[in-house]
Amino acid sequence: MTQSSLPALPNLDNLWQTTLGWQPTPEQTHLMERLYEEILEGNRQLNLTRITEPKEFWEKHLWDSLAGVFARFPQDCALNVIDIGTGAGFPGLPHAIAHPTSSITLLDSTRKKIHFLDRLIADLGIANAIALLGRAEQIGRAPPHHQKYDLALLRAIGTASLCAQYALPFLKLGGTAILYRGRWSEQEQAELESGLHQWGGAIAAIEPLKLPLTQSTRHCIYIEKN
Ligand SMILES: C[S@@+](CC[C@H](N)C(=O)[O-])C[C@H]1O[C@@H](n2cnc3c(N)ncnc32)[C@H](O)[C@@H]1O
Repeated sequence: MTQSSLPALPNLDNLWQTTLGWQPTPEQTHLMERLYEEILEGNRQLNLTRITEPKEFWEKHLWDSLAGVFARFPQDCALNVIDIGTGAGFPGLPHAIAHPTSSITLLDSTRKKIHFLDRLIADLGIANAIALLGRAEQIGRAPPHHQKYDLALLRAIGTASLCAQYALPFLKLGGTAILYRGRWSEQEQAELESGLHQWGGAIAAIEPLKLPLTQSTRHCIYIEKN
């Protein structure tokens, strides 16, 4: 398949504005289109994502990645951000595009995904993102990364308690981890809260979100390092 025969992302710029109060620049819109194309291309060799239909990609990869951060952090803030278990670059890459003043580290333990991300970042010229190979439980203790980040993003890498244990060593005091969850139950919350104190964190907020096209429910769990 050539690039020109790939499906195109829908133009939903007005939905960015009405749901997140954000208007991407033409360059940012173009970068998100390129990101979509490169992931479709990469998917032909690597098992990167099952979300490939244009509207679903827009909603579940682009919008979902950005909504939880836009709710709490202004777009012009300069944050040091780590995306733990980034896979094909989510939620971190949409952040790198939408927040050019922040620095984003995309961490994953799978070598072929990191190779893919290295190429993708270079092809798209995303200067504020780097890909890093390693396991969260080791990299989080290493001096270049221990307590160095303002924000940690974790989507689809395990239970909420595991995510918190991965994230907290990376955060500076007062830093925030955002756990992207689907449904959220009292039982998950109780499990998370039972360990958080000893890991040095506390739940700062739990925000339900509705995806704008399918109206599916998501939750963002904000954990503050204390
Ligand atoms: C289901 S994918 C989710 C990818 C992406 N966050 C998303 O939401 O589309 C989980 C990713 O986490 C990575 N992973 C799992 N355990 C990890 C660990 N301990 N440290 C770093 N990466 C890990 C896997 O290699 C995989 O790419």
